[in-house]
Amino acid sequence: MGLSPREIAIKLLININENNAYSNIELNQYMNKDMDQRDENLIRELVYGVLENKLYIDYIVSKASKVKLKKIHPNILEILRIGIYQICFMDKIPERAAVNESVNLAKKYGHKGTIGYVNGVLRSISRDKEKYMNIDNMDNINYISIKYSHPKYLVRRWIEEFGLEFTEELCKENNKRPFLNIRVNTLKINKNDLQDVLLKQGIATREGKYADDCLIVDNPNGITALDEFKKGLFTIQDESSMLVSQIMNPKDGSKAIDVCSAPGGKATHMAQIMNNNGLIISRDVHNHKIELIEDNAKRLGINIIKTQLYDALIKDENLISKFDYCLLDAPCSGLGLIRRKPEIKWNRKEEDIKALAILQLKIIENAKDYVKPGGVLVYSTCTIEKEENINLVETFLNKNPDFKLVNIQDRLKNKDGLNTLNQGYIQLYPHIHGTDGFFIAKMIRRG
Ligand SMILES: C[S@@+](CC[C@H](N)C(=O)[O-])C[C@H]1O[C@@H](n2cnc3c(N)ncnc32)[C@H](O)[C@@H]1O
Repeated sequence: MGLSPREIAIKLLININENNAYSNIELNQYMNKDMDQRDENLIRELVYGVLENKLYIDYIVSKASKVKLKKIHPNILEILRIGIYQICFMDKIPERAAVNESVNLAKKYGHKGTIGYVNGVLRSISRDKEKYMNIDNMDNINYISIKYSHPKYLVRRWIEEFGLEFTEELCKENNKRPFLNIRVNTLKINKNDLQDVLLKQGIATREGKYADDCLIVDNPNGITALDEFKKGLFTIQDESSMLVSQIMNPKDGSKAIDVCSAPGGKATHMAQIMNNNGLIISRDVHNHKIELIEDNAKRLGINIIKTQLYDALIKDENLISKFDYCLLDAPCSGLGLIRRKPEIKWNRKEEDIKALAILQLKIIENAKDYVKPGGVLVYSTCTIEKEENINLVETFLNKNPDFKLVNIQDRLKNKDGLNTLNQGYIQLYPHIHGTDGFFIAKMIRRG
């Protein structure tokens, strides 16, 4: 007999929490087209629910358990976590069933002592949920950290940077599940026609708020299995990420380079905007990811992308001043993507931010030299950390007076919540813009 949905959820959680695996990759590996939709939904709900609320759940465990959190065996801890998630955060599952299912799992994955232990902890919580869920006497940082399950260092940084109310709203939003966004491949179909085609397949979509090529999908089940996806009529991309190429706006027939390109979301969008005419050099340092760019370009019917395995930390003297456009979509802390990949909260460390900013500065110092006089340099990240974003751009501009930020007002029809467009950059936040957290700056090299 195959594994039950709860067992699968536990296996996935152990791999994500113990081995730093990525939630979306792990989930996709376990899901197959024969799986019952309700089982798939339950697995997703349990995995994402536990990752989103892990700190709060562990706080509840520590109140109810005599055994210290660190001493609980990983299998048993995950059994408790999914049990508590069902009891305290879901209303679809009867509490008694949640306890019994967890005890059954403890029978399979624990020993006699742990069966009684799991039963005892979960029954106590179920009897007095309010008591166990109450967050006792805490200062703002600790309270927000537990209530919205974000590491303390992030809450502290964000309160210092953005204030208390902003931080609480941001953390709350980070625990909500975002809608899937797709990008219309305008080389093959227009937006309205794609909406009609998808609706015939039972998939309703609506337009994005900011990105011209964005559609928001309410119920994306099975969308990548559709022929329309295989034929390249659309691709999966967040609206914020689509704004990068929209803001860059590369001209038909021009020459562009994307120095950190895999899996090619923005490079293929650039190609779309260029009408598949010109040249885009797409580079990445990881060999296995180069293939992803090639697969995406092929599926989308794009043939102006030339991939190259290349480390952006090494300056390529052969490419100096060769390009009209250069994109640096930098490796970053990814803290704008917590809604999609909640494990980022647990895998990212505060010291990473500084280290990444050093790396980003090194890469932009190389990338800038590939831009022709009069050409465009776009810098983007999927984080909300100033150190990796506007502060980094300002440091770069101070060292490189031949570059300046350019007004990007004309690149977005909807300017809601975007008051830095005339200064040449935008910073998006999930709770304000409804997109991933993202930063985009557009600079030109003086002619
Ligand atoms: C934010 S992702 C790029 C996403 C891509 N632009 C897209 O839209 O699909 C950053 C990429 O940088 C690559 N990378 C990291 N360090 C690099 C380096 N030193 N040189 C080149 N690529 C690098 C990573 O492999 C990753 O694919």
